[in-house]
Amino acid sequence: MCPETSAAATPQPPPAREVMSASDVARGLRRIAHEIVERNKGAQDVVLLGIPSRGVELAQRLATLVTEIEGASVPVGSLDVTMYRDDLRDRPMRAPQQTHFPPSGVDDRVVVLVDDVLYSGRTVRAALDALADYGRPRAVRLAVLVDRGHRELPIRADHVGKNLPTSQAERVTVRLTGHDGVDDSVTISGGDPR
Ligand SMILES: O=P(O)(O)OC[C@H]1O[C@H](OP(=O)(O)OP(=O)(O)O)[C@H](O)[C@@H]1O
Ligand SMILES: O=c1cc[nH]c(=O)[nH]1
Repeated sequence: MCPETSAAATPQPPPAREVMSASDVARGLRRIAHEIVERNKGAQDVVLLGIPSRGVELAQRLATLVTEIEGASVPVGSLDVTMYRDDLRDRPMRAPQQTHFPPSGVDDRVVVLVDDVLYSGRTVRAALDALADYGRPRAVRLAVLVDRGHRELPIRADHVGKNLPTSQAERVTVRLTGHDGVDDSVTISGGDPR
């Protein structure tokens, strides 16, 4: 059989489709920034901690937006969760990334963890364990650009850019200007072959 014929006969997964454009991402982040300010009646005591990798850029962008809204700067940092994961055995080995805390620390602060995608909840579970090793925040909240469902743990986000119904066979891909060097986007790929 020639290659063209056999490829045509094999069911192919649907092509990737964009579900958030750059302006959708910008709008989602702006809304989350306003929600953070409203929920805290300002930004005093708020610390934003991004989960690597793309959560770090999102936390920095949210900090800029909250600063614009409030007129006062918001501490921002990053929290690596690699060594706190409960699925290290099932994932390709990855080097730990940077944990960086702002000088304010996290004790008695309202820490907002920031990530790009919320899926099983295992990354956030690991982040809560990691955070407990550094201090005792007054409250911990969660902001995500995309909640794609399929939680395996009792974890929910306080601030969501977009709720995205997905099948578990699909993959959500977030691209960010700073991290990836391309326009912001969220796409879904995979799923049941056609
Ligand atoms: O809720 P979960 O099932 O834990 O999935 C969500 C996490 O998975 C992705 O990270 P990934 O480990 O793929 O690394 P990345 O941040 O470098 O993309 C994503 O960025 C979230 O951090
Ligand atoms: O970034 C992620 C994380 C989990 N699942 C996805 O589809 N994308």
